[in-house]
Amino acid sequence: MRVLVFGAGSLGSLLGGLLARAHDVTLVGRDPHVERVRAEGLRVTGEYTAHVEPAATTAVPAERFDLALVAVKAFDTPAAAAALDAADPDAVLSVQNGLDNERTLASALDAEVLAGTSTYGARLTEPGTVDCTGRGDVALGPPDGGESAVAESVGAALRAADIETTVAADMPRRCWEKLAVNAGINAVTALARVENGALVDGAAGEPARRAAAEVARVARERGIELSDDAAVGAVERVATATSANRSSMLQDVEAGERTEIDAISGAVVDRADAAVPVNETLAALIRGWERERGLR
Ligand SMILES: NC(=O)C1=CN([C@@H]2O[C@H](COP(=O)(O)OP(=O)(O)OC[C@H]3O[C@@H](n4cnc5c(N)ncnc54)[C@H](O)[C@@H]3O)[C@@H](O)[C@H]2O)C=CC1
Ligand SMILES: CC(C)(CO)C(=O)C(=O)O
Repeated sequence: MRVLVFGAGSLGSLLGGLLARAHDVTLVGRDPHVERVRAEGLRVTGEYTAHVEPAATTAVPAERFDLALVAVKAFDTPAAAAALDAADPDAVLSVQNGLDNERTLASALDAEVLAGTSTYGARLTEPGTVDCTGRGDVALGPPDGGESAVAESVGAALRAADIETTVAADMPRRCWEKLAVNAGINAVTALARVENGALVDGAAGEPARRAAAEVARVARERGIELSDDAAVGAVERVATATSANRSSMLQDVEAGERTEIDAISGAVVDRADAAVPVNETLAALIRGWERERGLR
C-alpha cells in the first residue's frame, strides 16, 4: 500500500515507522525531523526497535496514495485537509484525539474518511527518533458506524505492519468513550501538573470522573449508548494503565504550546443540551491560559 502520513510528529512517526516495515510510506512533517529522516532514516525505540527509511518531505507530493493517515494536532486538521487535496488519497484515516476531525477531512476531500482511535504512546525524543512509550492498539471504521470494505483493507494493511488493529462497527461509541478519557484526564492533569496515575486515588480524580460522566450524558443526548459507569471506568482504566504518563495536554502546557482543549473539553461544551459545569470550567481555565500566553 502507498501510505502518506500527514503530521510526522510523535504518533505519526511511530505509526509511519511501523507501517514502513510493510508498505511504501511517505512522511509529511517539519524540519529538523524531516531532514534527519531523509539523511539517516527513522529510528523507533522503546516498545519496538526498528530502523526504517520512509520518504520524508515538508509538503504533500502531488502523487496518488492509497491511504493518508492524519496525525496532526486537532487545531491543524483544516490545514491538513487543504494540503491533502494534492495527494488525492483513496482513503483517509484520522488517528487524532477529539471530535470533528473526520468531519473536517470529509468535507474537504473526495475520499472515504475513516474514524480512528489510538492508544499507542509515542514521543519524538530527538529529530529522526521516535520512542514508543506504550504498546496499544488502533481501532478504526466508518465515522457513523457500520462496516466498509475500505476499513477492512486499511485494517489489514495496519495488521500487516504488526500494528494491533481492530476494525470496528461502533466507532461513534468508541470515539465518545475516548473523548471521555481525554476530557477526564487531559485538562485535569494539565491544570494540576500531575501524572495520569494521580487521578486513580488522588484528590484530582474527582473532577476527572465528573468530567467523564458529563461526556457520557452528552453522548446519550446525541444517541450514543455510553453509561456514566463505562465513561468513568474508562478514565480509571487508562489512568491506571498510563500512570507514569504526562498527558499530552500537560506536555503542551509545560512546553508553552497550544493545546487540544477546543477538540476535547470544548467539544463536549459545544454539544451539550444542558450545562456541563466541569467541562466548562476546565475549558475556560485552559483557554484562559492559552490567551494569556498569546497562543489563541
Ligand atoms: N503522542 C501520542 O502518544 C498520542 C497522540 N494522539 C493524538 O494524535 C494527534 C497527534 O499527536 P502528537 O503526535 O503527539 O502531536 P505532535 O505535535 O508530536 O505531531 C504533530 C506533527 O504534525 C506536524 N504538522 C502540523 N501541521 C503540519 C503541516 N501543515 N505540514 C507538515 N507538518 C505538520 C507538526 O510539526 C508535528 O510534528 C493528536 O490529536 C493527539 O491527541 C493520540 C494518542 C496518543
Ligand atoms: C490516553 C491519554 C490520556 C494518555 O496520556 C492521552 O491520550 C493523552 O495524553 O492525550
